[in-house]
Amino acid sequence: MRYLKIAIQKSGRLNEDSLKILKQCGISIDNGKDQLKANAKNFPLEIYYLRNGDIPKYLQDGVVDCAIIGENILVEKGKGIAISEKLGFSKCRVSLAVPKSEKYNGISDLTNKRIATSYPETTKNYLAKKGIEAELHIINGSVEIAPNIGLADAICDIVSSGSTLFKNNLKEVEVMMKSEAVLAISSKITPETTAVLDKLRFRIQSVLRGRDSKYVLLNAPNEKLTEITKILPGMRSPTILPLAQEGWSSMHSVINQDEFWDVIDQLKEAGAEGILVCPIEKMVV
Ligand SMILES: Nc1ncnc2c1ncn2[C@@H]1O[C@H](COP(=O)(O)OP(=O)(O)OP(=O)(O)O)[C@@H](O)[C@H]1O
Ligand SMILES: O=P(O)(O)OC[C@H]1O[C@H](OP(=O)(O)OP(=O)(O)O)[C@H](O)[C@@H]1O
Ligand SMILES: [Mg+2]
Repeated sequence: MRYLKIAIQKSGRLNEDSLKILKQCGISIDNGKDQLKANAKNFPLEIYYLRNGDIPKYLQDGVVDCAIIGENILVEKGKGIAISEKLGFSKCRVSLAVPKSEKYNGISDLTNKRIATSYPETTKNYLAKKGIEAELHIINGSVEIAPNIGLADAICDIVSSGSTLFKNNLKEVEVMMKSEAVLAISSKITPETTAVLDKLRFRIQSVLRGRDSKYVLLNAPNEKLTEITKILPGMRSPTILPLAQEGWSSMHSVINQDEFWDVIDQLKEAGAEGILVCPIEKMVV
């Protein structure tokens, strides 16, 4: 069987969660400290530890077959690279911000202004789409400081909690894109290696589905079961087992995390009791 080559960030915000999701996929990695390449012990996978910003080039050149990377970096420098799964961590936005004290009436206020950013392509494309001309100052980090030191009138950078903007007296005025970690695929991947990739994707999808769902157990009087089944349809249909107490049953089902509290309220109203909610490690369909 062929080996699948995957790039993950060597150190930084994506590293820990990237390793975690591989582990949740049952993949254990032979990891020496400061190693730039490692092999999985129980899956045909080679892991390359790289800088996030360098990963798009490795994917385009086919040096690696796939990667866990921020969507924002793919938009910035990853033309033609496909996204296979959104992984639900490292969620952030790439936004334009101006000093808090400035009035902002719309994007046209940025005409001919100086904008500091580490994301020149994303910024340029966004401004072009809006028909705005501005001067870009490309810097690699600490972008939020630029307006305070007179280097720029506005900035474009990553925003998550907003605390870096707040500390630097800036306000977010335009969200250019939303981003999260994704599994990205090289267009140079061979059909043989794609077969290994499909196995990894299957495992990742099972982990993600499990993460988004909860296992629910409840007790209900038998005459309420039809109504409760409509609220909790489950994967195919719920499991119903008789309780030792006559006239009562236990129902087991799966529920989506997003609708969790709404469903629990409906279940209580419909007569469910003793509701237990448990995490699901993996969900294979
Ligand atoms: N504050 C944040 N909150 C959530 N996600 C973030 C945040 N900052 C960055 N990210 C996401 O994590 C990715 C990696 O960010 P990080 O700062 O660790 O690396 P980097 O400096 O961009 O890259 P390199 O590995 O090349 O040094 C970003 O591309 C973005 O997708
Ligand atoms: O909205 P917040 O939650 O404050 O997050 C946003 C900050 O996080 C990132 O910086 P990071 O800490 O990764 O530092 P870096 O510039 O050295 O990469 C980003 O560049 C912002 O500065
Ligand atoms: Mg950063």
